Amino acid sequence: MSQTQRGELAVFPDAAAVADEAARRFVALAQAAIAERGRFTVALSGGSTPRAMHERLAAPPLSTAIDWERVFVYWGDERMVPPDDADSSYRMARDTLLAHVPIPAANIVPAPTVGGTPADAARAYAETLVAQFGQDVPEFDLILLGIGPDGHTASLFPGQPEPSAPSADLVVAVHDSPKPPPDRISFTYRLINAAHNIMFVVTGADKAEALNGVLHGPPNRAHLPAQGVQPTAGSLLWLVDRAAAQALGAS
Ligand SMILES: O=C1O[C@H](COP(=O)(O)O)[C@@H](O)[C@H](O)[C@H]1O
Repeated sequence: MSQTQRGELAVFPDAAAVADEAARRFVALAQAAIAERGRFTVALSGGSTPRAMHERLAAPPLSTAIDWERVFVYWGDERMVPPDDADSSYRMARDTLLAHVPIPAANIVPAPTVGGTPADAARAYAETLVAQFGQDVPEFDLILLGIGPDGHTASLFPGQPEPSAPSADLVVAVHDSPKPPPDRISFTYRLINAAHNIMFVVTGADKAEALNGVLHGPPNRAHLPAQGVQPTAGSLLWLVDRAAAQALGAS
């Protein structure tokens, strides 16, 4: 484990070892939050990287180490597609994790992606979060994030307009995403950075250059949006495999 200017970094031999560690930490954070606050609130990420962690959480011994009745699941970003669409992050999490554990349906809170615009969905999801957390800026116990080869995180992409400061926006509409599908919603930095724990899970050589830029490059979050993740008071941890770490310190 080493400290970088943008959080703690742990490098593992391969993607399987990263998934093992991410799942182990998920369980530990869930147990601690439930012991301290009676519930565990987590925002999942999309894409393909989280699948392996989900699969570990979905099976014993980890699946039985969590009191799922007290777990509340949200998404840090979502694509504006129906929940059964192959691009839905909700669907991926349902199929790989949520359908296999005894979590009450009411504790699963996907973004409303059907029947409105991305702006409608962003507004409605933000209102739901504020109401359910009872906080103006909800403080998640854990927000899971990935990065793309372009340095995007959640659905905050390079060159996309940020919500205008000092906007109260917690969730934003995203149009023309460079990665399909084009319409999405995303947590903002304001919401992400309020979390108690933020955990990036990054694997694969295609992420190596972006990872190095995010961790060691000059500050430029318009160019590398993952740099904007800087928790106000919480912890920030990067779990990465050797392939993704291969360019660290190279420039
Ligand atoms: O589009 C997205 O991409 C990133 C990275 O996805 P991956 O497939 O490379 O793991 C993901 O973190 C984000 O939630 C997702 O919407």
